Amino acid sequence: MQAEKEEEEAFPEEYVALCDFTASGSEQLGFSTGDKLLVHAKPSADWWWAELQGVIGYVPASYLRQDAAEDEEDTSLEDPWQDDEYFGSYGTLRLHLEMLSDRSRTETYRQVIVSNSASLRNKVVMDLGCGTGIISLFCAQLAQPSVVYAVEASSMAEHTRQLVKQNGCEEVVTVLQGRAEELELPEQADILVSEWMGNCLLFEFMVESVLLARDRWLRDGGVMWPSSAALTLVPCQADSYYSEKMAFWERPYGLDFTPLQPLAQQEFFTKPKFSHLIDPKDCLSAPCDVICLNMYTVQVRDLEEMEGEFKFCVVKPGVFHGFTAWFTVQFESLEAGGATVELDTGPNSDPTHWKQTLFMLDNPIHVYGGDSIRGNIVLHRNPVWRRHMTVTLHWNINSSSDNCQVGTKSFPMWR
Ligand SMILES: N=C(N)NC/C=C/[C@H]1O[C@@H](n2cnc3c(N)ncnc32)[C@H](O)[C@@H]1O
Repeated sequence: MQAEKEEEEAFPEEYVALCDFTASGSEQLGFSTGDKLLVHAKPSADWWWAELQGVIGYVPASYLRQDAAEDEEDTSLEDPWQDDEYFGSYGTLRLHLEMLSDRSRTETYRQVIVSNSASLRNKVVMDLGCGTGIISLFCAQLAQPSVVYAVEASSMAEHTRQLVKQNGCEEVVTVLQGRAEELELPEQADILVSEWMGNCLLFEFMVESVLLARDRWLRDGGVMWPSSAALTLVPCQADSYYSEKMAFWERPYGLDFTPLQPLAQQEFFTKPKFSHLIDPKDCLSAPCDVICLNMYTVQVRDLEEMEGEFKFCVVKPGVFHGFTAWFTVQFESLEAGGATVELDTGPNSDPTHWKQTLFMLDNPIHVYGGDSIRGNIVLHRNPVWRRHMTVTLHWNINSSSDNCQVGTKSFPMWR
C-alpha cells in the first residue's frame, strides 16, 4: 500500500514533448514539439496517460522527456536559446567561411560602407555579431569612424582580435566578447550594423538581440543597418523536387512503390526545404512582400507572431507545387536623400548562401493564367525553442476552370 501511495504522490509529472505527435484514435492525445504535458499514469512502458490543456489521452512515452524542472543537472540541455550549440557552431570557421564566401552578401555590406564613408567620419559604430570582423574591418579600412565596437559572443572573438591587429585596425576597432544584449558598451553608438538575417529572414531569431541592443545602445537619431527588411513570397512550380521525392515511388525498376508516398510526404514535405534555388521561370506569378520590418520601430514582442496577406495572379498555366520565400534588406544612406543600398536574396539576384526556402504542398494543384491565389502567411515563434518558428500558410485558389480550392499547411522550422 505504501509504495502505491508514494507512486500516487509522484503524479502528475511534467514532461516536454520532443517532437510533434498526431493522435490516431479518439483515446490518443496529439501534441506539438515543446508542449508541456502532465503525465497522470504510466500503465505501460510505451503508452502513458497524460493531459494537455485540459484534454486527456494516451501519448507515446518515447516522444517525451522529463521536464528540466524535475532534473536540475539537465537544465543546460534545456536552454531555450540553445546558446551552447548556437555559439559553438560560430566558434568554428565553417559558417564564417560560408558567409565570407557569399560575395553578394559581403560585397553589399562593403558597398554600404563605401557609399557612406564620408558620413562615417568620427562616428561610433556597433557591429553586432561581427564574426571574423569583416564589417568592422571594412569600416576601419574604407572610412574613418572614431571607433567600431565589434561584438561577438562566440570563441571566434579572440581570433577576430588577432585579425584586427593583423590588418592594422586596432586603433579603431575594439573587439568585445559577449552577448550584445548583456555586455556593457563604453558609449552609445551612432550606427548599429549587423548581419543577423536567417533563413526566411527570421530563423535563429538573432534579430531579437539586434532590437535589444538598439533599445539599449543606439543613441536617439542613430542609424540601423539594415534599416528595413522584407519577407517575399511567390507561388511556384517545383517539378524536379516533386519528381525526385514523390513521383519516384510510382515505378522504380518497374515496381509499384506508391504505398511509400505518404511516408515520403511526411519525410520530405513536412518541413521547409532550405537552400532551394528556384528558377525564375518556376514562379507562377509576380512575388509579393508579405512581411515588412521597420528596424527602428519593430518590437521584440512583435516577433512572437508575424502575419502577412498575399494575393497572387497566376500569369501562366502550370503546377502549383508550393510557395518559395526569400528576403530583402535595405540600408538607408547616412546622408539625407542619399541612395539606399539593398541586398536581395531572391531568384532575380546573384545567389547568396541563404538561397531561397521552398514550402511544398501535400498535393500539387493545376493552375491557369488568370487564376488568383489569395491567403496569408503566419510566422509563429516557438514558445519553448526561441530560435525556431512555425510557418503556416492559408490559400484560396479562385479558378475560372474549376471551383475554388482552399488549403492550409504548417511547417515547423525546425521544432
Ligand atoms: N546571419 C545569421 N543568421 N548569422 C550570422 C551572424 C552570426 C554571428 O553573430 C554572432 N552572434 C549572434 N547573436 C549574437 C549576440 N546576441 N551577441 C553577440 N554575437 C552574436 C554569432 O556568434 C555569429 O558569429
